Amino acid sequence: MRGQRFKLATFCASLLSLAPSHFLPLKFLLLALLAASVGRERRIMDTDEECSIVLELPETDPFFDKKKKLLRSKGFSPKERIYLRSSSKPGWMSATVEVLLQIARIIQLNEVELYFAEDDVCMSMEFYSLRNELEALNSIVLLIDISLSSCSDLHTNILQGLRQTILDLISDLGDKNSVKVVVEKDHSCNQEERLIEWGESNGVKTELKIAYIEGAGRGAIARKDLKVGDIALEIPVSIIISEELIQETEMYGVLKEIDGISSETILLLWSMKEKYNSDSKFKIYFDALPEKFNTGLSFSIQAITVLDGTLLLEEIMQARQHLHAQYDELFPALCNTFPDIFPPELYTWEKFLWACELWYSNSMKIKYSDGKLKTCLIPIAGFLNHSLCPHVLHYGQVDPAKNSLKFRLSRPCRSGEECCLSYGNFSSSHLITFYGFLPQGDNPYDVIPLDIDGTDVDSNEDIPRSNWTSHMVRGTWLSRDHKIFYYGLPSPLLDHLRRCRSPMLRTKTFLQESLENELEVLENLKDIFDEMMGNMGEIDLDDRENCYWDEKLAMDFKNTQRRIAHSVSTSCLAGMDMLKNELYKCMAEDILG
Ligand SMILES: C[S@@+](CC[C@H](N)C(=O)[O-])C[C@H]1O[C@@H](n2cnc3c(N)ncnc32)[C@H](O)[C@@H]1O
Repeated sequence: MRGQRFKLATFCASLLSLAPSHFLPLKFLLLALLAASVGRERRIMDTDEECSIVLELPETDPFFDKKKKLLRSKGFSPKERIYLRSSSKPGWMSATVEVLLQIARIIQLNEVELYFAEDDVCMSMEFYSLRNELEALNSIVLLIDISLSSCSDLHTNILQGLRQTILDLISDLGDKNSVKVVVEKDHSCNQEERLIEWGESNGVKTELKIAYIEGAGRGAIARKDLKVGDIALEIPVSIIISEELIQETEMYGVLKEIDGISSETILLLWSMKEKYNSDSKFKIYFDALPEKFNTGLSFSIQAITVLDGTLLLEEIMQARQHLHAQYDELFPALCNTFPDIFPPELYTWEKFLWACELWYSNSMKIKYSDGKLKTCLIPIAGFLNHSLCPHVLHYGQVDPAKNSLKFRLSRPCRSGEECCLSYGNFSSSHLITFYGFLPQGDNPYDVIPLDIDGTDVDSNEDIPRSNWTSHMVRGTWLSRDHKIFYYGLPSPLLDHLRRCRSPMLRTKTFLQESLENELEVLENLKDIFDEMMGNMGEIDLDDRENCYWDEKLAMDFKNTQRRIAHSVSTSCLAGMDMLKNELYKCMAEDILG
């Protein structure tokens, strides 16, 4: 089962981590990989006719070995120099872009994407996720920009042409995948506008305005067309709510004496009181916060009952128990001992839960100029909603030159379009528990973790080991390879199950023993998912419209889980049919001699 994380969640702490790049001066050849499209022009030239871009998988990457293996399977090494040379041959640009992208995609894979990527080894065209595609394209733009800043005039045109091609790809990706949102015009945004005015008077720069978005509360809308690299929002550190702000307070003096108390908990307790402080510097911010956060943490018993048979039920129950235990440790003791600092009426369980939901759904982890990572509340930035195809990928690092946090666009945002972030690569269960919504579109991180022993068994030396210690599935509609031995299911899982059943068997062959082993693996997997669907029961979606928000969300979640389980079961069944056919052929050959 998946490990539960109940520390204050990051709203999104993704920090820019791009492969180190070097612009290498000229004089080199076209990479052999490009030779096919640009002609066999592998002459060594001592002229200024070529320039190159280096894509490198950093050795510090936590998945270095796995990514290196994947790169090698596609004919690349962890450090690849791609030579760029203007050519009149048609197709040189698209061939160059394809090679750059193949490598950049692998470098930018995250753990879940990598787990599911292994079954696509033989595919030449890859697409791992919208996030990955945007990261990969943006990392190439960054490398080109570095090259442009130091290249000779001769290469400016080539690099600019390449840059434009990549920007066009980013734009197309956004156009194809952005979700149409409906702005609710009848809501007044006076409070939000006051907050923006206050922010601007304190140094905030914004190209966004706030509006109500159907199904998502407030959201930030672009005031004008914004392009890749533009700063949609800039927040000075002086208006960010973080640990430092409260260190001089009386409350801090009391709380820091409590053994093991985290700075996040101290901040949370401070925010419970500050919300009611009419002299607070952040009064306008607190006034603009919702009175109620509808996250999984405040699901009713009815909604929790709907979740029966899913892991989310357990996740929510455990999270609530954890918070209750934390509350009981501190209250009423603090109110009794320091009633002036902790007035009992401000420190009720309901108000504590409100503050937990605020911090879970609105805080961001920010890296300050001194390298410290701090959980913060960021006025105005807290209006930005989450998307699977976000406009802003990286926003977690303070710019030391300006002492501000910049929300730079990784894809264009047109005037009137909602500008979104990525809160992180979260499953639906995490998004429901801590944020209270299900994103629109196919969430590639929506996995069902499997409670199987992940440790590798001793097996035939020749059989490749995948080295994954935990396993999962996701909707098999997201996979492209449904052929025999793949079935749209993750290869690390299949390999593990094959080895568990028959450690010494040479797998993925058309020999009878291997096919029989394969059939048993799929039968077992199908049984697990059929049982899972049975445990979840049927959902009557006709009732949905008359239900409360939490019951609707619970039903929608269960529906997505059933869809995933159903897709796995169906893929197993299709695989079993393929295997039975092959077994018949095997047996017929045996009989016919
Ligand atoms: C940081 S706040 C964003 C602003 C928020 N919409 C508001 O009105 O204050 C995060 C919350 O916004 C909502 N939200 C964010 N992204 C969403 C999405 N894609 N769909 C629906 N709700 C979303 C969820 O309620 C989430 O807990």
